[in-house]
Amino acid sequence: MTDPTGTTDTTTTVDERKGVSRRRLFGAVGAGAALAGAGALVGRATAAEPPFSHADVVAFRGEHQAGVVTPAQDRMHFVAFDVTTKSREELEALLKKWTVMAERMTAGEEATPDGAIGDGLYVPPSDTGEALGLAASQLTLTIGFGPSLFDDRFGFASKKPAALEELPHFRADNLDPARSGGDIAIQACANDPQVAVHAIRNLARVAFGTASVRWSQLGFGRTSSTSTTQDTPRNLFGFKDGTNNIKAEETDVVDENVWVAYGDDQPWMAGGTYLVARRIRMLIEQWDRTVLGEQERVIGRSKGSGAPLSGKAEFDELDLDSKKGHDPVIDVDAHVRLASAQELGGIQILRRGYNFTDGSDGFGHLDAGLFFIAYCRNPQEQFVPMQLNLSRNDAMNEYIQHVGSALFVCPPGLAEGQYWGQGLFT
Ligand SMILES: C=CC1=C(C)c2cc3[nH]c(cc4nc(cc5[nH]c(cc1n2)c(C)c5CCC(=O)O)C(CCC(=O)O)=C4C)c(C)c3C=C
Ligand SMILES: [Fe+2]
Repeated sequence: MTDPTGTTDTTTTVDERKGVSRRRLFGAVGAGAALAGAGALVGRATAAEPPFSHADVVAFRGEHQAGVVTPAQDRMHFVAFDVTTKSREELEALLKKWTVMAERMTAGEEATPDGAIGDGLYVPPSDTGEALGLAASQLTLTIGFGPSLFDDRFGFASKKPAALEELPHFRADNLDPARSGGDIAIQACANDPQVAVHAIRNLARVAFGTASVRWSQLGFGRTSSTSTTQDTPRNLFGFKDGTNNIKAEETDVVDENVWVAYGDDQPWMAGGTYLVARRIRMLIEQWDRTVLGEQERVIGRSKGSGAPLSGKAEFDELDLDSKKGHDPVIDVDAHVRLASAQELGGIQILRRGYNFTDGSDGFGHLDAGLFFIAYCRNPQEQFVPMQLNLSRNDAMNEYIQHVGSALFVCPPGLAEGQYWGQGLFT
């Protein structure tokens, strides 16, 4: 059985639904705890965030891929691959293999049955082993295909969705090609970082000779709430992020803005979505020398409560017409004004990003920021106009720099027996 978001198995444990799990092998968490935690995921009306259980499993198969409207987990490992083979058959075989492994790992199992220690002493283990004893931790694996996969290598040109055009260059973009693009992306999200890393590592491992890692990004402390069951987290500027995000429970809004409908585009991707990834460096030291009043003017919300400057409480609506004397209370170049649906003719996107800190940059500055992820039904009509407005006018631009960018089309969810990317081959 699934919860209202259609993603979370709320009634069964890994052990009940699958054979041997990593958790059963090592007996880390009781089934009672699993049920209590999973049950807490549904039907929330209170302000407090429900506890999650590491044993919680998010269903791998369903109408839509998990990891989009699934309540955002705390950790992320995102990877973009270049396909290195020229063989369509080898690519299809890899996608089939990945599907089997992904389904196993999201259920809390090893990538292959008894793969860490059971293959014998004379072959490299077929599971790398670092997730032995760890539970599913709400792991989701979400796959997407970049525009480059639809070139002349594999015969997919006629399957290319119209909206899968490379994103335009935005003002002040300083993109590193080594952190941009990619033929295939996999987003791993989990509440245990080691579970997310294990999943990507094992998928990358078996891709050897067929696809190689182009770039990857680790993230922590989700920067958006994607469900009304979640408290709003804070980003590295210290502000609540995700207050005015699309929430999974708003199914009409999700259908309107996130899922591709039949008739929108290529039939194979109905029920899918588009993923925009932007690695946005935050100039932390500069921000930290900025007075609170200016920080709040730049965002357009108060730092403590997250309330719009025109209101009192976090979830008060933005009042863009509110004035203090002759001046707008929410400044003309405030981030929330420029990104708001009111300003953009109703445009909305689902944000699902993560903080990152990748050490320092050699000049004594933190290499930190926001790995921005947005899901939308049509990136050209949603993300592009929004980012155009922000790149031209946002007061926040003084404190951020976009250094990586990628766009992927995410196919719909899988029915029993289907494999990742099947719609491309049939
Ligand atoms: C193109 C889309 C967006 C980019 C890129 C982006 C970067 C970015 N945002 C923050 C911090 C905050 N953003 C907030 C709201 C907000 N941001 C976007 C879009 C992009 N942000 C939207 C659509 C909204 C909602 C606007 C509205 O209608 O109210 C907020 C306020 C809290 C909230 O509602 O989430 C913060 C804070 C950073 C730091 C950043 C890049 C580093
Ligand atoms: Fe934002």
